[in-house]
Amino acid sequence: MSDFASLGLSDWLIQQCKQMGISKPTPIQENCVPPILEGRDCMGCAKTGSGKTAAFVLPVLQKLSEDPYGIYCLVLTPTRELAYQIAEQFRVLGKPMGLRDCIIVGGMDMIKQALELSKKPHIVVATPGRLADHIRSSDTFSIKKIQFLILDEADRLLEQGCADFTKDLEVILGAVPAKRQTLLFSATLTDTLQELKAIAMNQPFFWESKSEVRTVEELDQRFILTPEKVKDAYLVHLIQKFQDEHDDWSIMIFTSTCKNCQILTMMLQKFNFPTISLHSMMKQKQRFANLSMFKSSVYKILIATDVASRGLDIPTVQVVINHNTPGLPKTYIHRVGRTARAGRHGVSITLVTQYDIHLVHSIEENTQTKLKEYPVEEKEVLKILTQVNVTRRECEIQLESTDFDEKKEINKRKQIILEGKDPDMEAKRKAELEKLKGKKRRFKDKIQETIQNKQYGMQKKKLMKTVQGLV
Ligand SMILES: Nc1ncnc2c1ncn2[C@@H]1O[C@H](COP(=O)(O)OP(=O)(O)OP(=O)(O)O)[C@@H](O)[C@H]1O
Repeated sequence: MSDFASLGLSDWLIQQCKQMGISKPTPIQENCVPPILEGRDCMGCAKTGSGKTAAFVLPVLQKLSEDPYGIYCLVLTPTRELAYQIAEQFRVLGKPMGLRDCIIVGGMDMIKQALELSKKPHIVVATPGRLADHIRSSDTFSIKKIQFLILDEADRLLEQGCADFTKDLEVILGAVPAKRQTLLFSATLTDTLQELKAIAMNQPFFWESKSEVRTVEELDQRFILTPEKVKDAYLVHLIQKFQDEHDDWSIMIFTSTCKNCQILTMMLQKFNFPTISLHSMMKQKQRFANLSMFKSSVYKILIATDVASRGLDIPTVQVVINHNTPGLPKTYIHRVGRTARAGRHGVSITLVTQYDIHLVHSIEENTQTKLKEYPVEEKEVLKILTQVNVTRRECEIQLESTDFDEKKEINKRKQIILEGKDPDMEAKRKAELEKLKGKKRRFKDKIQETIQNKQYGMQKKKLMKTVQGLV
């Protein structure tokens, strides 16, 4: 394995790495830093926790220190928390050169951000939505001269999921220069390779870690088969066990919806577990505060939706529990990748109902790993089942008495407004669509009924003829 000096990095950067406890490059750094320094576009795909961030931060800082100006580099990333984490790496490694960065994410003061952008920071780290808003609404800054465009978690940025970034990306790509270096990184690049190649036009250098297995060796991957109604009892039992058996422990729990995230948090708090949550229905300041309290071990359990499944680097996390089996292997890879990072050991436990077994098979096939059953004393789980389910019901009732669902509705309306549509018109359009669908369904049912009646009529006639023939 080579050292950082042989990759072409300056002494001051190598010293800075040492201060962070980084002395030898990881394979992705070893393979991607030199071509980036040569000026090539780069697509890097390596397992979770393998140092992809430094693989782009280091060469950018090297080049920036040779010819510093602002705005030199734009980094796009799918979540706000990740933007802060990336900016922090730039800030720490770039301290000796007086690096100035700026973070542009939703949920924070837009005017403050516009002011910071106008001061020409060296590095801008942004989520696509908010940056596109700035580009649309302001001419006090320009990204026309950037040298580097970086898409971290690049496949997620191009995915058309619930948070669809494609329109915002179009705006951003229209504002950056064609002559630039484009760097794309993720642990799961290969699924969207063709789309990504179109963004990195400059015959990109592509590097992928060789291993067939897509999760890290140090991760012990387990599952528990459970009926839906017993899931929460298993969860409480698992946490109790970890708390009893370990002095220093930290768990991330993933669930599919904001509401369930909230209910589970309330429920675990009622059992006196030091629990906190992170989901998109929380105010941004609360999201940051909760994450920071979890990182500093004030709270030992973080319950989150997939807003926290990518990129977050919290070395203390020893266990990841999937309260629901992820529908996509990719989501599974990122979720369980929150533990066993940078050579550490970790455990992941996925709660699987009888309806999710096919999902486990597809995860196993995709990751080339077999999940092993996690041994649990079922008697112990059954002992707490009623108490857990009663507590959950109490929390559900408590949440219903708050304005949680109402807030969700308001958030939906806000989103529609941000998309430039009228929420009332949208609601009307949806209702009309439903009506039309209902009409179509009734029409289909009627046809079906007529066909059946006809068939029945023909059968009846045939039967009568046979009977008459017999008489
Ligand atoms: N060369 C290195 N030696 C030791 N530790 C390193 C090295 N490079 C990075 N690290 C550390 O490894 C951890 C994981 O790095 P990073 O967050 O960049 O992973 P990643 O590959 O981006 O993971 P993910 O796919 O989950 O986003 C960080 O704490 C980082 O400081």
